[in-house]
Amino acid sequence: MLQVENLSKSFKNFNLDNVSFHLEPGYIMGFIGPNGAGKTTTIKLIMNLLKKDEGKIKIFGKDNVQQEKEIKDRIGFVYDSSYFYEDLSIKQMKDIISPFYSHWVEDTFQKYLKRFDLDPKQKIKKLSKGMKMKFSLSLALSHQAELIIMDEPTSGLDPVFRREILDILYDIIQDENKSIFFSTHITTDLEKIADYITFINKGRIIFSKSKDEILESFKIVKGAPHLLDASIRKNFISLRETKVGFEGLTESPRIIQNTLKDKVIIEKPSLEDIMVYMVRGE
Ligand SMILES: Nc1ncnc2c1ncn2[C@@H]1O[C@H](COP(=O)(O)OP(=O)(O)OP(=O)(O)O)[C@@H](O)[C@H]1O
Repeated sequence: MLQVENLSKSFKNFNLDNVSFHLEPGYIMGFIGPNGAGKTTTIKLIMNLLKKDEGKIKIFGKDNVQQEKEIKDRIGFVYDSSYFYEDLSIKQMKDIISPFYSHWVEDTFQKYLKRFDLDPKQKIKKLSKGMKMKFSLSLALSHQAELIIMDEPTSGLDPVFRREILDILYDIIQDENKSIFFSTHITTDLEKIADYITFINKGRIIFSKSKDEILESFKIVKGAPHLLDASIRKNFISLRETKVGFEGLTESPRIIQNTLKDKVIIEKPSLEDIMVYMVRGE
């Protein structure tokens, strides 16, 4: 579906450095990382909205630059900022966008407008942030796209609507030939629906793995401060220490447990724990 290989892009103060990952049909991949990590830059490069310095991007097995038009016909794209003409109504904007797609399904679009409670006569400038996102999603989901790519689609949305979007995304990938790639800061959304997580920090991929593998391989260890000698310390990715105890993320829980036995508590981390500790560890 999507294959990114050794992708690099340099700005004055930022380098996207040798980014590689891939997404198979039928899966949802979440793209996470702190502010300024390079998520939007990567998505813009995938969508050929930015020119790469080096690397290869293949979508449906085709080159994303040379076969851009054909590829984009099959992608549903949701971008984090509005790219609509603000003075037009929802219907007028849709009338401009829909002819670009060879598989536009008007019934599906109308169904989403109803489901999202959007009035086709409403001017775009009068839509709230959440309503604009709903309109964007309606467009992205109405042309039988095989790959949905979204940059922070759930940011600024209330929990009820966020859950509705997650349900819609989950329905979409029941068709095993479709995939979804989206960036987000809301890691709990990913815990609910993502199959794979790609984590980027400072322009480099830290990991791109299945969610289950990630949640299995990392552990949070808690214990009293005096337990932390140099040989134990080196097993942690990063540590939070106070006078009364420590808490740290490790990929080697067995080594720690074999040494410290029941003097420590070992817990499953959340994706947010993993992200925060890994960024601190860097
Ligand atoms: N056109 C540009 N020219 C120069 N620098 C840029 C440009 N676009 C992005 N950058 C820089 O690249 C870095 C990565 O930005 P990017 O928007 O990809 O991060 P992000 O992971 O999407 O962040 P956020 O989570 O805050 O949206 C930032 O330091 C940003 O200032």
